[in-house]
Amino acid sequence: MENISNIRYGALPSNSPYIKPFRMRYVQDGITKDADLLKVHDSVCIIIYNRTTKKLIFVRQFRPAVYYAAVSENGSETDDNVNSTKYPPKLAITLELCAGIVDKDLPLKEIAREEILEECGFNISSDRIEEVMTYRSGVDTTGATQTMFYCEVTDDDRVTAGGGIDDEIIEVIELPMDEVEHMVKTGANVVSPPSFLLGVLWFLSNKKPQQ
Ligand SMILES: O=c1ccn([C@@H]2O[C@H](COP(=O)(O)OP(=O)(O)O[C@H]3O[C@H](CO)[C@@H](O)[C@H](O)[C@H]3O)[C@@H](O)[C@H]2O)c(=O)[nH]1
Repeated sequence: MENISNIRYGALPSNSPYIKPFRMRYVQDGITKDADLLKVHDSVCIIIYNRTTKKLIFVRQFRPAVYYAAVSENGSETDDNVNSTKYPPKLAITLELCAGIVDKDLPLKEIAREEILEECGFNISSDRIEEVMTYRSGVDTTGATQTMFYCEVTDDDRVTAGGGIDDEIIEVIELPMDEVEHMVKTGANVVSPPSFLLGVLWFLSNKKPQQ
């Protein structure tokens, strides 16, 4: 996963299947304003609790956006062929909830079910998946919707090792309660999106098993 090389930056092609940038002009209280926006896919994410191991299940993956941000904090953002000894790829290996974009005309719960199987290797029916909440995953440039789900699995539900489809490289990781609690304490610094933190806090408030 950390074997990253030959980094190059380029302009976004206009036919990107993932991102479409555009400008919205509007008048508010008589003042004309511009907003530079991105059209992106909505998404789902899933908090997964393994009842057999009593651990939460997450995914780890290399995120180019996080790598770019980590490198550019040091002022080298436009350099091609980034020095991967100076900026090790592990700076951008994130810890996230299992998640996926809504790029198919299927019920959101079914998309969640597919992601649980593809990324984490558990084959469960969608009636075992509970809808938690829907929110705006971004409010500045995208306004996209993300729907969070919750499910419980056991080791008996595992049919593959997970890891994603096509050329995805995803590591599945199980963490015990004390470790995830640590990640949402004051002063925590995690390489994770807000959905991870929200999901962990929701789990601890609503589903944390009694010792
Ligand atoms: O510019 C891009 C963007 C995406 N992909 C691929 O598209 C697929 C999308 O994967 P998917 O698992 O559906 O989504 P994620 O990239 O994992 O993103 C999810 O997880 C994020 C963090 O948990 C959330 O912020 C997102 O909204 C949510 O869709 C992957 O194969 C990506 O490699 C590309 O190849 N190029």
